[in-house]
Amino acid sequence: MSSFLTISSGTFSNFIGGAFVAVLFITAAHIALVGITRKRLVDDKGNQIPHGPIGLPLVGSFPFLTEWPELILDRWAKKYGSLYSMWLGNQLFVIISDPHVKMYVKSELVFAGRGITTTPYNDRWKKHRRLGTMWLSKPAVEKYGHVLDNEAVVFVKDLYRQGKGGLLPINIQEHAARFPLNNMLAITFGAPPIENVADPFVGEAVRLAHEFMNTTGPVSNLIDFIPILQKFPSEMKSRGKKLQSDLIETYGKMLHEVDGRLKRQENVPDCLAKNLLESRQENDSMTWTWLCFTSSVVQWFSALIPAYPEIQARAHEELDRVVGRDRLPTVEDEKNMPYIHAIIKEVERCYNPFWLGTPHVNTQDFTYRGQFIPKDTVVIINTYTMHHDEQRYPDPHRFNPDRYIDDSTLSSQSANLANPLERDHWMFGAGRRICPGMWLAEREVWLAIARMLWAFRLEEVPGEPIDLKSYVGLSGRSPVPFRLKMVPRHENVAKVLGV
Ligand code: HEM
Repeated sequence: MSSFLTISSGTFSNFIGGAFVAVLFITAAHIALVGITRKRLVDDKGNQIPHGPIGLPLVGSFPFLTEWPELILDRWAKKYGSLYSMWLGNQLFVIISDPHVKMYVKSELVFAGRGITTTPYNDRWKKHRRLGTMWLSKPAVEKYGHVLDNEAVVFVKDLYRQGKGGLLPINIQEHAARFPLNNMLAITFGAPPIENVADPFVGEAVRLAHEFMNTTGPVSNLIDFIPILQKFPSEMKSRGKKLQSDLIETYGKMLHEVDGRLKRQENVPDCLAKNLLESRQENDSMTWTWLCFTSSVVQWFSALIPAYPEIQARAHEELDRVVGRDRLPTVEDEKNMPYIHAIIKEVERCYNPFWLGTPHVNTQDFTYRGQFIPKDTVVIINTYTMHHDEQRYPDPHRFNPDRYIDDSTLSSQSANLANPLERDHWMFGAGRRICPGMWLAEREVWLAIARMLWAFRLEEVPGEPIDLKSYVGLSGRSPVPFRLKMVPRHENVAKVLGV
């Protein structure tokens, strides 16, 4: 055997000795650091913070979370339990993986703060949330239902045209991005739709949304957690600045245009921007960065469904029975189509685009079942573990829409159930900062998926297997780009779509 692979007993004991000293040093440094820079870790009654991985000095557990963070957090949940802590730099995190979500929802006020991204829980946030809710609530969504309906028709029509009626493979990504983008432009700015998927604005909107998620995700950015690093130039800092100026350049400009038109007393369609400007609010409502999630759900559905011809066949049977072949399905049909409703819920459970939710921060000390969560702890709900809980979802890694067949609730209704443990899933988050766009998102997802299924059989392109494991995005996830064939199901498709 070659010598460099051999460790003699002397070398080995030196190695062990060195490692021991190193461990001692690291532990001492770590304890000192906790002592000097970190907060109180025990409450007045002696309750301690939840156990968890110790991590490395200075950086804590950050280096372990740079790839597949949901799998690492899941492993730790199995090791440390469903409420555990970890440090990223000098920031304490608590990870909730069910059933403690109950405390999170019940004590929601305490956990309503936002840590790293977006607006903290304060009066300004409350005003924005109220205004946002006016535009995103169920009744509001009903009012502009025709916009969503129309965009979902355009979406399916374009898929038909681009796929040349099933002859050519399609990359669905831009299509899936354009329809929620058009909805957002109409609702937020009263702007006309972008007609061509190849319009550079579509690509730029997707890039901005991804960049926002990649730079602000809970485990994206080490310098968030090591204050000293914030004093030096860094790639992340420059990315953050560029993102901010790009967002202002793209959407700020649109807001400016609405402002100009209002000042010139031109007719501006009723929209969120108009309301914000008229009520003299600054616009940091980030409706635009969320659009990519609707698109992600549609992309995950399209990526996985070709692998399940028997599930598609059942969905097609339901469509033929309930809707027939002479019209497209509408939102009113959803209640009569439990199987497609269940497929969507199961896609959302298995492929939640947002496994780690958005970090919350507790605004005061809180002790739960003998575990202390000091003020300013970042709290994350670990939906990967929650969505793969054997007890709630037997055989959790299997894609099985039947597990939802008797659940007729919309996810936005399910999110409001008195007992959070009865919820279908946690894709829209939990508590006071739960996604206010869920009514809108659900309707978009339903229209897109039900209509795709009505019009096409989705098939893999021979020789191009679709990768369902990898993904792009650090915080918001979409499948890696893929192509698929969308074969029209019957002769009426072209006629009904008018293509
Ligand atoms: C399938 C699509 C969507 C998913 C999976 C999704 C998911 C989420 C999640 C997990 C959160 C964090 C909730 C929490 O902190 O507990 C959130 C917040 C938010 N979402 Fe959505 N969302 C989607 C679509 C939308 C849409 C279409 C809009 C608006 C047009 C929207 C607007 C927002 C806003 C403004 C927040 C921040 C709320 C706050 O900070 O208080 N979302 N979303």
